[in-house]
Amino acid sequence: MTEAHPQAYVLRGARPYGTDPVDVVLADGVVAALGAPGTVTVPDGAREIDAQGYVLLPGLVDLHTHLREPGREDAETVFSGTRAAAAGGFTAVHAMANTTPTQDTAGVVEQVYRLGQEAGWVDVHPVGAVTVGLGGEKLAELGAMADSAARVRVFSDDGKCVHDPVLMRRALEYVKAFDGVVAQHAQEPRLTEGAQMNEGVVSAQIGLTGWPAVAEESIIARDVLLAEHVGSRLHVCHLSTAGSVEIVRWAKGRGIDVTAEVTPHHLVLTDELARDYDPVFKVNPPLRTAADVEAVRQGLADGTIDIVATDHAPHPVEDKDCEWSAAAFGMTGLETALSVVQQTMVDTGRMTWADVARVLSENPARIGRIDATQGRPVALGEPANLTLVDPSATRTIDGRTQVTASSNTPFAGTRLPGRVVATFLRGRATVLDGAVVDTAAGTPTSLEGAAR
Ligand SMILES: NC(=O)N[C@@H](CC(=O)O)C(=O)O
Ligand SMILES: [Zn+2]
Ligand SMILES: [Zn+2]
Repeated sequence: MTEAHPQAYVLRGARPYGTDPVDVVLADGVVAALGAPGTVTVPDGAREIDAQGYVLLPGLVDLHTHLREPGREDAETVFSGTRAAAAGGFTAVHAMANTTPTQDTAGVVEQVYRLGQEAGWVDVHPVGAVTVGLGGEKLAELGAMADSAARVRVFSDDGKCVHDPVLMRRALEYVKAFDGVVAQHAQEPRLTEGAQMNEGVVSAQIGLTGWPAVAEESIIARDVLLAEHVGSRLHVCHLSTAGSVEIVRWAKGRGIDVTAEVTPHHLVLTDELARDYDPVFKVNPPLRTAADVEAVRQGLADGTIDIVATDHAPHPVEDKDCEWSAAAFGMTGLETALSVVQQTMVDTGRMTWADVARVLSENPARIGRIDATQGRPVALGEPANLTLVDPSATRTIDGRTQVTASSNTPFAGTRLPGRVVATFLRGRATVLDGAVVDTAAGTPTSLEGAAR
């Protein structure tokens, strides 16, 4: 997207990574000046933003978002989902492949890529499916997707596990040619048939079929060994158990090229929440125990877990507001992720804001191989992909007033710390004063069919 006369901004007194206050000038899409308060040269007509007390971070990057278009535009569209992403402080998202049709060809990934560009809220990087139709039987056109205009580097059958070890091996071998990565949804299908929630004390007490930790851990163990065997890059989606953290820690110690993600919800919510049978808490992998929550926090703090990824999984009311066993798996997350990370990791003293930049921006950008433009340092001359956060604000979450088209947030009615005040995509404000800037989209004609 090009703008003839992009607005320049000066952020007064912003604290990069939570450090000492500086003035930051954004002009021509880059950080044009940065220095002690009152010392920078401000271009004529620059808009002043009082950023005192606010933390300035590189724009957040999500490696795991479900945008639902094509196919389930009743849950979310590329437009609504990326607008929600901007509201949450993101400047780039990776759009998962479990759409209808599946993102398993160059044509479909290019369609999603273009819808992202037209919407203009964040950079959209489509994830390519590993197997045709997520069927788990035949490799998709990985090379064609990599060579397409969408330049796909992340491949995943997310929602389904690539269960066949031979196919997984071939996929790992194939993506090496273009420095791609296979992102595995680690769920042993036979061990999770009919599973509704975590297998444990709570599932036994309330009578729901359990999803045992070993169903996740056995796939991760197999896949790190496969990645070692073929010398390829593996990424573990939404790791959720203490045992999974241990396996990844072991694999990294052995030099295996594996990265892992945890979701915000697995950093704070437990299977105790299933006791009321409210399907808003039904998710894949399931919410685990308090001991697992502690283990994933520890793993994130010590670098075993590389990133926080939202697994934003919007669903329409009719798919969630039903009895537990009939409800869809998944919860929204783009607009609460940063707040949950602040609450669980920063406000508890386990991580600094520089660490937050690492797990929510720098590392996901590197894993997705978009680090030439995203997840960059907050520094002179760098692309102005930035997020300004008020860490002292608190807000009560309300699913009905969120920007996403769906309302299945597990944090409805709870108070969370932190608020995204502004988001900048290449120097253009997509969020200002805590609200999305609706001129962010491209020309009106480019919004055809996207404003649902
Ligand atoms: N996380 C979920 O519970 N659901 C995701 C699929 C997935 O991430 O496995 C979805 O697409 O709805
Ligand atoms: Zn998944
Ligand atoms: Zn997912």
